[in-house]
Amino acid sequence: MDAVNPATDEQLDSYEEHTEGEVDDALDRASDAFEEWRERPMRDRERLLSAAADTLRENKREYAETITREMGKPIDQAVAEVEKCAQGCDHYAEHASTYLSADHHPSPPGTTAKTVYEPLGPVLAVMPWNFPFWQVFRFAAPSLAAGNVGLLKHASNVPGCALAIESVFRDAGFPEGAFQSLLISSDRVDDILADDRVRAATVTGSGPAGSAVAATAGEHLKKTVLELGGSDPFVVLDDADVADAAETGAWARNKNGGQSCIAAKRFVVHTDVYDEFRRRFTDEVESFAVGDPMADDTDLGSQAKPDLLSDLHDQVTASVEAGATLVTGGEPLDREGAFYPPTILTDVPEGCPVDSEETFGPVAAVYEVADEASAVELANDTEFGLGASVWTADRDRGERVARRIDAGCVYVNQLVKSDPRVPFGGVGDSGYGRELAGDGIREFVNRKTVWVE
Ligand SMILES: O=CCCC(=O)O
Repeated sequence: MDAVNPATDEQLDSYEEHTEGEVDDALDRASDAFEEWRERPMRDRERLLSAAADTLRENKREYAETITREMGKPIDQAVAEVEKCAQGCDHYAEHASTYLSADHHPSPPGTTAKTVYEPLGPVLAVMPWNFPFWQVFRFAAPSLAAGNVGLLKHASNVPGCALAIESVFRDAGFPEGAFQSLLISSDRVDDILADDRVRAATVTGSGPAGSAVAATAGEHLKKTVLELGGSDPFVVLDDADVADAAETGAWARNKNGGQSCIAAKRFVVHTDVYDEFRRRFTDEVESFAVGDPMADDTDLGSQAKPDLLSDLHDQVTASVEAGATLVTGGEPLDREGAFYPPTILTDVPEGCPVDSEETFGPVAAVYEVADEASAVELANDTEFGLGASVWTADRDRGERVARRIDAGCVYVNQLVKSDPRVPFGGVGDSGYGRELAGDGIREFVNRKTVWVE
């Protein structure tokens, strides 16, 4: 497995894939660790999660540099990502016991009936490169707190991140085998999932990756959580604060190089504020500093891989050929590395790639709509249903519109973001199940009913 810096095309390191024997040993260690870990009092598990948060904070620059070198995001965004992982660990260190305390049910006099939450066992996490630390901690913090153990199959372009995450848990004092990274290619996931020692799986990634894992897991009757793609609408109504919407929208699309499932991708703008929004939004994205991701003042680093840049550019050119108007950007930068500028398309024809597919990079499709009803209709005109953002001066109207949008979360006057305190996940082609908050920690548990006469 080669780690290549996408900003410089330089090879960073080469890693040997784990052999079948090594994977088998890892699964044995995971099973053994689970038997011990599940018996640990919750306060021990919470204490170790706090220690993981400390380890993350103490070494945040080092981890952030590994992230930036392997996938090209700006260093300040990588530092923020590591800090968010620490917050996620802190959150479960503080709240896991409350989230998993037994629920009591009405029962006949003289009996008690309750639900207790018990861990399932080793959980396989198939994770992507776009937030190579956060996506993993979003699964690992609640799962470990619940008493499960983790096996990570990370994206093959971020092996250094995978190993660094394993070392976070080791250095924090977690028992051997509680969290392990498997350096393997995707075609070996099925066999691992079929193994009796693995009890469940979670996938963050593309639709095809999610449905392949879910099919195998289904065959072996194992629980899955899928967090897949999105084509999030960003709806600007006629009474919105347009300056704020344009500034936040520019970040909502371009943060993390635009490589986020919850990035705003389709900007649905009321005709009364369309011209002003388009002008301000264009000014905002054109002001972004694109360049060396290691530099502190960079807003947009490189895309994570050259092949993904070419896929993105194909989506843009095919959409322009179909009739979309290119307002800004639209050509890869003429320099070493995989750099693509913030790009805006208007007059987007129905069914062209930027309209109907997920764009995983800094490409915004901007639409003009006549009224609120058309805005909702267009927002819902997608197979995805991850997040959405609605902009209006009227909070009640915002909430009313939010409730008509088919998505796992809708943010009013804010960009879509995950936060350990609230559940996160999608509907439709964006997957199922929830991560984070109480819902997240209760995904990989046996909700056991205990009735005592
Ligand atoms: O890529 C999607 C999710 C990113 C996040 O949790 O902030």
